Amino acid sequence: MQKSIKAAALQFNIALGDIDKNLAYVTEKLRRLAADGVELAVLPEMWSCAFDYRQLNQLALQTPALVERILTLSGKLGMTIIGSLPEPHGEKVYNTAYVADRGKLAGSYRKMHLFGLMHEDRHLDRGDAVCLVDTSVGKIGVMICYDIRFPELARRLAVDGADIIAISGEWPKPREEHWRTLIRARAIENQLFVVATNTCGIIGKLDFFGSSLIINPKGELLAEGGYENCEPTAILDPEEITSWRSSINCFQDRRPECY
Ligand SMILES: O=C(O)CCC(=O)C(=O)O
Repeated sequence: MQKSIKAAALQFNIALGDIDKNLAYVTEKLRRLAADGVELAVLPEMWSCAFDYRQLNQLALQTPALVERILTLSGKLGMTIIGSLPEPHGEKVYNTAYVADRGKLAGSYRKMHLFGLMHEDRHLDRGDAVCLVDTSVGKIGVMICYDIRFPELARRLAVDGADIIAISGEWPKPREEHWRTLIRARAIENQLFVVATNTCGIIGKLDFFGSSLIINPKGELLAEGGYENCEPTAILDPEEITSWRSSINCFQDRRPECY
C-alpha cells in the first residue's frame, strides 16, 4: 500500500431478486462516494439479488453483464469496487466476489466456506482458491461472510502480504456480536485493515443488522454503520500498518514450525 486512501462500506438493504433496483442504488451511491474522494468501496454479499434461491440460476446468468457494468463504472469513477455476486456454474452457482480496479478485473474469489445453516451448500458450489490482488489502492485479500469464522484464511492472506481484507457479508441477526468480534479479531491478529460490509433490513424471512465495520491494524474502530442504509467511510493510512508491526511484530514472532 503506497499511500493513504479513503475506503467505504456501501451498506444497503438488498432487494430480493431485483437486480435492476440494486444496481441503480449502488450506481448512484458509488457516484456520490467517488465525488467524496472514496477510492475503495466494498459491497455486501450477493448484492445484486441476495440469496433468492427460487431463481438463483436465472439471476446468475445476468452476472457477466453486471460485472461489465461495474468494471466500466470503476474505470469512470477511478475506484476499486469489491462485492460478491452469483456466478453461473452449470446446475449450481458460485458465490463470487469480483475485484473491479479502475476499469480492470483485478481478481475474483469464489466463497470457500458455505454456510450450512442457511443451506448454501445445497445451492452453491464452493471455491478452493484464495484471492489476494494487487490493486491501485494496495494489496487486498478477499473474504465472504462465513469465511470470517476461519482464521486460517485471513492468516494466509496476511502472511502473503495483504494490507487490507475486504469482506462482503450478508450476516443476519442474532449473531451480531460474532460479526463484530470475529472481524475485529481478524484485524488484530493480522495487523491490517479490514473493510467489512453487511446488508441491513429484512430480506425474505431474515433480518440483517448492518453494522458494517472499518477496523485499523490495532483493532480500533475507524467507522461503523448503523442498522439502516449508510456508507461509513474512513482513511486507511499504510503508516499505521508499519508503525504497529514495528511495535508488536506478530509476523516475526510466529512459530509456525511448532504448530
Ligand atoms: O456465520 C454466520 O453466523 C453467518 C454466515 C452467513 O450468513 C453467510 O455466510 O452467508
